[in-house]
Amino acid sequence: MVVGSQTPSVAASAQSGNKRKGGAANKVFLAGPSEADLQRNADLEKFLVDSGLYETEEEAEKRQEVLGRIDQIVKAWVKQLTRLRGYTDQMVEEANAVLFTFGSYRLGVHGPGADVDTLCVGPSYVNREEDFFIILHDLLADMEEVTELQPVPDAHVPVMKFKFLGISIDLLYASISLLVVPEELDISNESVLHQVDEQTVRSLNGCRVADQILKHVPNVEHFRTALRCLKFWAKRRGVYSNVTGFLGGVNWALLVARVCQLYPNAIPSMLVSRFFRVYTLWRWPNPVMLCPIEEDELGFPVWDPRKNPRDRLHHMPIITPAYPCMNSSYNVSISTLRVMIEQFQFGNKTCEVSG
Ligand SMILES: Nc1ncnc2c1ncn2[C@@H]1O[C@H](COP(=O)(O)OP(=O)(O)OP(=O)(O)O)[C@@H](O)[C@H]1O
Ligand SMILES: [Mg+2]
Repeated sequence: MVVGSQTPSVAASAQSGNKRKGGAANKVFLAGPSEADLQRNADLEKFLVDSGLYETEEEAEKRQEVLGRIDQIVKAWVKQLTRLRGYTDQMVEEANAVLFTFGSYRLGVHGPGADVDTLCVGPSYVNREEDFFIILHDLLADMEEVTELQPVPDAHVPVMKFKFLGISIDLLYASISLLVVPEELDISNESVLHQVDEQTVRSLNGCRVADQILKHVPNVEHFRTALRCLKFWAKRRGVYSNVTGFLGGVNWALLVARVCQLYPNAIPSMLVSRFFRVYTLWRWPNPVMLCPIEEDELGFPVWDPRKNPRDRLHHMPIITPAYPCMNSSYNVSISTLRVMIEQFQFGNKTCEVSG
């Protein structure tokens, strides 16, 4: 397909997403479940459990315990740095770091053995380059609970990967422009983005996006079950992977969340079949969005094919719902899109046949 031929439709649909609701892709269906739907849903839920997609209570407790330990470690690390930098005793007393989770764990759709994506938010005087990637790194390296420690400072989103008591952790760091980080910090508030660089915005946005997804779906439990099912399906069909040009966890979450918005009273089995119908009919590159794209005086670049020629090259735009809104699926190519459409059609046929 000629790239230029996509421009008007992407631009027009981005605009229509901003300015008005309407058209088949935005129509909301209010129907609830029939008796047959309820039965299919019970079968679906049993199938997901039988397929081993849920972790045991023991494993869930272990993750909680590990997160509690990491929280203590980052708090002690910030306190120690505050003392070393010669701040007052009161500052040392108040010094704080806060740990947030995001990704599949935060969304409540992680399976046994999944990694936990975490973000540490620290004060303005604790930086990523040295304090996080050298001092905290060395502290972790000395702990016997920590194995496979692997810093990746040059990534698009810098991350420290490790296992803590066998649980895989991806730890990001964001230094915000406050001297003291309150324990109850509201990460959804745009004020956290004041005076931070783009790497920090990206680091903060995993959490901000997860929060927004959960806020934008009409029924979180139904969303979770449908998403678990569709992630399992995507893995089985070989279309689950960001790096190979297909879709990863956050992309599938956004696609499912949009279907939840279009069918607010549907239960998970209905959401799965509607998912295939909606995306079999979707006219890419029309973007999938949970909310309008907002501009802001902070001035970070947002996805806008009318302004940014690069955004016009995106074949399957799936837009993140937190400012600054970006396309989460820039890796998708014409050929991987074609494969996914075939899979959506296959899923749609299967659901139609089984009623
Ligand atoms: N392309 C992307 N655009 C925006 N955010 C992304 C992108 N890739 C990853 N992220 C952020 O990082 C988080 C963790 O990514 P990850 O690949 O671990 O997905 P996940 O949703 O946790 O699914 P999984 O069950 O595969 O771990 C995502 O939920 C998202 O917030
Ligand atoms: Mg993850």
